Amino acid sequence: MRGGLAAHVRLTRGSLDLDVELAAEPGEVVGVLGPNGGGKTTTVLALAGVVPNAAGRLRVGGESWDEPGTARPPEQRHVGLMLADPLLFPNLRALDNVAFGLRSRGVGRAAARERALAELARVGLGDQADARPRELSSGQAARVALARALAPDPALLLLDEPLSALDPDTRARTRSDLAHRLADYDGTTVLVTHDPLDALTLADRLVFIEAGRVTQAGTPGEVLREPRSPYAATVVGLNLYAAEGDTRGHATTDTGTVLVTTNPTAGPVWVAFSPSAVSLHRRPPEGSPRNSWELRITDITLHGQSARVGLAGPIRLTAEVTLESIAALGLRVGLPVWAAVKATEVRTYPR
Ligand SMILES: Nc1ncnc2c1ncn2[C@@H]1O[C@H](COP(=O)(O)OP(=O)(O)OP(=O)(O)O)[C@@H](O)[C@H]1O
Repeated sequence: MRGGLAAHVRLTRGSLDLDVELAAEPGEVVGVLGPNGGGKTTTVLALAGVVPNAAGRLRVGGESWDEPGTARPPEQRHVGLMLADPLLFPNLRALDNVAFGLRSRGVGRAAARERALAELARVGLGDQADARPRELSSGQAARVALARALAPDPALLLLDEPLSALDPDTRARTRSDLAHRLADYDGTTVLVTHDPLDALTLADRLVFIEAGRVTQAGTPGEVLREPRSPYAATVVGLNLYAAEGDTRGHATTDTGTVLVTTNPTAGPVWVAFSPSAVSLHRRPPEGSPRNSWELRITDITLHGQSARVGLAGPIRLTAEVTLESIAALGLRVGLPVWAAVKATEVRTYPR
């Protein structure tokens, strides 16, 4: 069994000041998430050695790849790379695309062919070895790119938005192919994605990078239970606020809204509740639930049989309601409505 990943990426690029640590055991997948421009791709490029990691360190598989002053060049790092664009050589057959990396590492023609064929078979493309890239579907091309990245058995596999160019159906199927293949791979994988489903189904641990810093690191379960940044909260679909809590069940947000909870935590807290815990009303709700506000609808998006309603006012939140209630309440963008959340649905945990 080889060693895992221990990386400290510290560099400045344009206006980005990046200082990020990543760690993983061999065989693990680290999902890297964060808003645009946060530094995810730059982190991947620094791991690959394409961007200099000015003050950082990198150990992969028990070897040091980067120390301040002595960095291995990219071609001496045992890295597999897959991007949104499969970047296959259009004039080469699938087999030769996969064999290319092996050949350039000095593997003989017959051995490279054999290895490439085996890799294609592992991603379910054993019968497409002779196909040219233009003859492949987008999902097949993505799987060839994965086979090419893994054929030399790299110590570190870097996947930067590998599924983002695929349509939703192909994406779902390719995600499951990727999961199967990664389960058999004993190196470490770093997967950059914007898709919560990729993160929650493919990654063993998640790292959120925002404005060049790690804002949360943990297992998918931990992030689902206790997101620790507004971005992480949107990924797992929760309403989240930074607040100051007291022992009597009041939490005052940074913008001055008081939320009432039956699960008090004193001091700096995160306050979270699910969009499905929010009820919407055209008039002030009866029985005066303690968490209720008059808000204005900013957007409505459909998700299968339910709808997500964005609301703004003294507090911003998202409500999830059925399509029937959209019709019954006549909800539309711009309409003022009352939103209510029971105190039993509001969770607090230390910040
Ligand atoms: N070549 C460059 N020259 C100058 N600045 C750069 C360069 N590359 C990146 N940056 C800076 O780094 C920031 C982060 O870029 P990066 O691509 O790493 O972010 P990201 O988190 O991958 O974003 P996205 O989700 O949009 O891909 C950019 O917004 C820019 O400010």
